[in-house]
Amino acid sequence: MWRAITRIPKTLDSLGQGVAVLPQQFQHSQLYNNNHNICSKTNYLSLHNQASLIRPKYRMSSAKPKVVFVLGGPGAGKGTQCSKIVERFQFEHLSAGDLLREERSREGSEYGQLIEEYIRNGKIVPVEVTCSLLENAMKNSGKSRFLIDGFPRNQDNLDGWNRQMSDKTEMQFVLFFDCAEDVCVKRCLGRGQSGSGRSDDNMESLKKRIQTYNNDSLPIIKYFENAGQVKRIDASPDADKVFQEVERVFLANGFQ
Ligand SMILES: Nc1ncnc2c1ncn2[C@@H]1O[C@H](COP(=O)(O)OP(=O)(O)O)[C@@H](O)[C@H]1O
Ligand SMILES: Nc1ccn([C@@H]2O[C@H](COP(=O)(O)OP(=O)(O)O)[C@@H](O)[C@H]2O)c(=O)n1
Repeated sequence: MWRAITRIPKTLDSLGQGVAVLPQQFQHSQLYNNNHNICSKTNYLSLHNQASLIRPKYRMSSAKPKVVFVLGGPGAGKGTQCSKIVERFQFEHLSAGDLLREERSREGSEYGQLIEEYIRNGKIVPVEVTCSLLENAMKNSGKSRFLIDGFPRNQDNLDGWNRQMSDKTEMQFVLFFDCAEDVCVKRCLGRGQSGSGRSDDNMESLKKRIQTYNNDSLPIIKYFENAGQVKRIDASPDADKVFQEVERVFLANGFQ
């Protein structure tokens, strides 16, 4: 009789420590779900045996995933630089804005309308939605280095991350693309004119996005700056020039 209950080893539970490589069918199992990490020994042994099939990969990713937050005004060039970082260094790029737009367009999404309203008005979507999208994307990627672009963008984002993700990840630094407001506006309008299809690359939405950035995002950047975690990059030169600085920062922080 298996009366005793067996606690799943903690290491199998947390992000990047096995979960990222678990096949889909495990993802709602007791192995996966942090809230139900106790199961009968029979279940545990069965899951354990199946999990052992993927053990080599699990062992390789035993460290916590590394995270770099990428912040800056709307149109500062965060996405452009993230693509270059991905090309040069082994990072997975997760744009909070892209994930929200994807969720907005997903058939059957219960958040579609809410997300559209927030985006059009330049407001920050409640962190419960954004952080879950980020965590899922991290788990599904199987990678261990992430550029989290456009997040955390306000106090609610930061609090949510600290509640849900900070223990499971290692934040490296904040890459801050510093760009004058008029340059940001010009870039966003340019992006709109060249067919971004974004419902917020217009002057009316931009005014609100800039206001949100000044009121809600800058204090978060300031907070990280006071903690000595900000790498500030002048985002006004052309993209290749900006990347020279970005590359220097990553190399100086031990990334190859
Ligand atoms: N350094 C740069 N100089 C000029 N234009 C740029 C530069 N970086 C990005 N852009 C252009 O500005 C627009 C916004 O860039 P993007 O990377 O999408 O910004 P963000 O992700 O910060 O909103 C895009 O059309 C992009 O091609
Ligand atoms: N953490 C985030 C990031 C983006 N967003 C929403 O998505 C919009 C677009 O963000 P984005 O990062 O794709 O684009 P930029 O404003 O940086 O150009 C923001 O104006 C917000 O409405 C959010 O709610 N929360």
